Formats: sequence, structure tokens, C-alpha cells
Amino acid sequence: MEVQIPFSFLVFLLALFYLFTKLRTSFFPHPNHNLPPQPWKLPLLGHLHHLAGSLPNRALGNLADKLGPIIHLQLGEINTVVISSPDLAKEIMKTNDATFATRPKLLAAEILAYNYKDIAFSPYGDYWRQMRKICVLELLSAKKVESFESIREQESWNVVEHMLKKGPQPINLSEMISTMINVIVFTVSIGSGCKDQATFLELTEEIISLSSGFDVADLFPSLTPLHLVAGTRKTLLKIHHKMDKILDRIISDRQECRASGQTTDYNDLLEVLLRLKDDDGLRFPLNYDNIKAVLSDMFAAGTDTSSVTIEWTMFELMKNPKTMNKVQAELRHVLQGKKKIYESDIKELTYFKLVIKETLRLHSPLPLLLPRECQKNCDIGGYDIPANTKVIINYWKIGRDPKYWDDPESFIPERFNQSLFDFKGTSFEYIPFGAGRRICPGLNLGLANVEISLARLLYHFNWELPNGAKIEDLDGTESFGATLKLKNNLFLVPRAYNNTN
Ligand code: HEM
Repeated sequence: MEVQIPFSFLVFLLALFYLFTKLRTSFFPHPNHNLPPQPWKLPLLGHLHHLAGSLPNRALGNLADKLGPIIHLQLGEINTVVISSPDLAKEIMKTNDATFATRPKLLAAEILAYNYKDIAFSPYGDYWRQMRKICVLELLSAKKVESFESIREQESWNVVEHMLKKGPQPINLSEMISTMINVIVFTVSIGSGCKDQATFLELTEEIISLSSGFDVADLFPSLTPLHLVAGTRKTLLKIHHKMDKILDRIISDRQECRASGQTTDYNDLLEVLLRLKDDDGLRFPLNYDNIKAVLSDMFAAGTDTSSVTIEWTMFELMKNPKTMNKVQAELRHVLQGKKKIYESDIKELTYFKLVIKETLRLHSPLPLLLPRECQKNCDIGGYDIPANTKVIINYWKIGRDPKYWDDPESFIPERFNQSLFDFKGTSFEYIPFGAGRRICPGLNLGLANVEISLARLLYHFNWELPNGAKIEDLDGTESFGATLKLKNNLFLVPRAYNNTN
């Protein structure tokens, strides 16, 4: 009898053989420090099982409880260090910021960001500096963000009107928020919404689930046959092809409008990038791939982070009715019966801002921030970190470490009452936007999008759980991809608040 062995099984055996030949323990000897040996010298395969079946932020947090705030993991082929304390995060992102200012390679960024031509995954250097500067100047600076106020107000008002019209029936708040933020981000970047928005959002969902950095292709970058079996490359190429078409269409629509002379006063990021494409004064001349990579970075980085923040805030407020009452009472007291809340009103709100701060402590959209890579050998916390080591900062763990936060798992905005924590990455207990050279450049835009949208949801409506559900029924299960979001969409019932009371 002839036995057929599937090709994929042969590749799998080959991969296993390869792994065992590379099986080794790693040591970071450091003669100058009298430190205990780290319990991090576990065999290679041992680490992967720690991550299997668990959310990486939680799994790495549990490992930190056992092994301490600096852990060396050999994740597949990737030499990785996980940091879980503010002091060590400061050593990485402040003391040695330049050394850790680059990003490790990620298959999703190679394929989707036109070979690292974006900002978020671009290697540290002059190209990254140039592109980041353009985006900050033209889209993300405080002044630019302020100039987009009317767009935010229009889009968030559309949502309020839609809900007022529909009346008190269950709505998929997660989906509604994500669509609204996406329209805002598109409009500020390219002057209008996108015809392909629904496809774009669907593709972004897929990208998010493939961008965690823990995919087999990212853990075993040299084992290309394994990538074939896992299918990640093929899936990413398919997504890239569809995304590329959408981005091409955005650019060609603009060029047609320009050519037909319909409008000439475009003043958005897309227009600036297209103008710069014809400018030979740039150190790194731009082609269409550079433009598409940067635009898709803005769309992707700008949408999910903000919408997830609003979603988690609503979730926590539903779970904590006293906090919901308190924040709504503040809004309604400050507004004193006004028909609409505007951005200028938000400046008067204190507790509301603490609520957002608390959400970004407990539910950071990027719980592991974005990974860094060590560019040269470096001493962190008394241990030698060799060049090319991937560094993960587990902000999720830092943000709920009882050493720094009382009753850390509870949602208590009051904890920020007298605190000096800001969003600028100056206190390493609180770094929802990261810190140092690679700190989030979209901080102003992200916060502005969150604030007006959330303020309107809270001012104009009282919220109920659908179908007589109880607080205990709220499902806070997390799902981990590029962002940490609720696994299941949040459905709530909005009941219009009569603001003439
Ligand atoms: C609540 C909203 C947001 C949060 C919590 C957030 C969080 C973060 C974090 C933690 C990082 C990694 C920082 C580091 O490595 O130290 C990051 C990077 C980045 N974010 Fe945001 N972000 C938000 C909104 C936005 C928006 C609206 C945009 C743009 C439209 C944006 C664009 C970026 C980019 C381009 C990077 C990469 C920066 C670099 O590598 O130089 N983000 N963000």
C-alpha cells in the first residue's frame, strides 16, 4: 500500500527539525553587576507555550509576576526582552531612547506598508524623520488639529442625529463609533470620506488580527516554507492588493479633480504629499508607494486607537453607574441646558477628562505599545541586551501594577485628581501614547476625536443595556490584534436626554 504524506506535513517536520537544531538557552552575562541570575534561561520552545491560547499582554504579565520586570524570551527565532516596570521602561524610552528608537521587522509592515515606507514601522533614520515631520506639520500638530474642529463636530453630530431619529432601540455602538472616527480620519487626511470605506474597515479588521507580531511568520522569519503553510503571507498579499486599489483610487480621484479644475484649493495631507512628489528638494524623493504607505498609516493608526478608547470608556461607564452619573452630571451642569455641546465646552470639564485618562490606563488600545529594537549592545537594569533584540514594553502590566496603582483593576477616574500624569510620556507609570522619539505623533488628533465624540454620546443620551440585560452580563472579553478591543461588539440603547430640564 502506498502512503501519501502531505507536503504541508513534510514542511512541518522540517520546521521542527530546524527548531531543535537551534534549540539553545540564551545568556546575557554581565560581569559588572552583582545581580542574581535571571530565571529567563528557559528552552526555546518553552516560551511559545506560555503565549499560546492567551492574550499576549496577559500571558507576558503573568510571566512578569513569576520572573520579574525584565524577561528574556526566545520567541521562535526572535530574541525578545519584555519590560514590565516604569523604571526599566524609562531606561529604554528615555535614558537609551536613541538606541531603542528603531522597530523590529514585521511581515505585515513589509507587505502592507510598501516595504516599511510608512512611519510606524519605518526603521529609525532620516526617512522616518522626514515623513513624520511632514505628517505632524500637515495633519497632526495642535494647530492643524484645531483647524479640523468643524469636521469632528459635523461627523459626531451626524451620529447623534441618527440615534435621535431611530429612538431608543439597541444599536451596535462599536460599529457606529468606528465608522464615525474613520470618516473623520479620512476627511482630515484626504478632504472627504472614502467611497470604499466599508471595504477599508473590513480589511483593517483583518490586518489588525494579523499584526500582533506573534504570528508564526514573525516568530520564524527565515522559515519561509512555514509561512506558506501558515498562509499568512498569502493572506497579507491579498489584503495588500485590495488596499492598494483603494489607495490608487483615492489618488486618481484627486488627480482627476485637479485636472478638471473643479477645485484648486485642496489643503489636506494628500495634496501636500502629491505636491511634494514633484518637489526635488526633498532628501528622500516621494513616489506613489511612499504616499500610499503614509496615508494608510494615518487611516489605520488613527481609526482603531480612538474608536477603541471610546468603546472601552462606554463599557466601563455602563459597568460603573455611579461614575456614569457623575460624569453626565458634570457635563449637564457645565452645559446648563445648551442644545449642543461644542469643543469649547470641553475645556470646562474636569471629571470627564479624568474618565478618559482612567480608560487609557486600564484599556490602552496598544497594550504593548509598538515594539522597539535595540540598535547596539546596551545595559538595561544591569543586564546586557545584545544588538537586534526586540523589546516589548508591557504597558498593560505597568498600568495595573499594585506597586503604583491602588485597587488597580477598578475603574476609578478620581485617582488622577491630584496627579501630574499627562499624555506626553514624562511619567513612565502612565504611557498610553508611548514615550521618547517614537511617541505617538497622533496624540492631539486622537484625543480631540475621542473627546468630542464621547462628550456628545454622554451629554445627549442616557444609556441602557438592551433586552433587560444586567451589568453582570456586560462581556469585557478582550481580543488582541494590533489593538486591544472588546471581543464582542458593544450593543446599547440610547435614550435621548431632554436638555431643557
Ligand atoms: C487614543 C488614540 C491613540 C493612542 C492611544 C495611540 C497610541 C500610540 C502608541 C502607544 C504608539 C507607540 C508609541 C511608542 O512606540 O512609544 C503610537 C504610535 C503611532 N501613532 Fe498613535 N495612538 C492614538 C492615535 C493616533 C492617531 C489619531 C494617529 C494618526 C492619525 C496616530 C498615529 C501614530 C503613528 C504614525 C505612530 C508611529 C510613530 C512612530 O513610530 O514614529 N495615532 N500610537
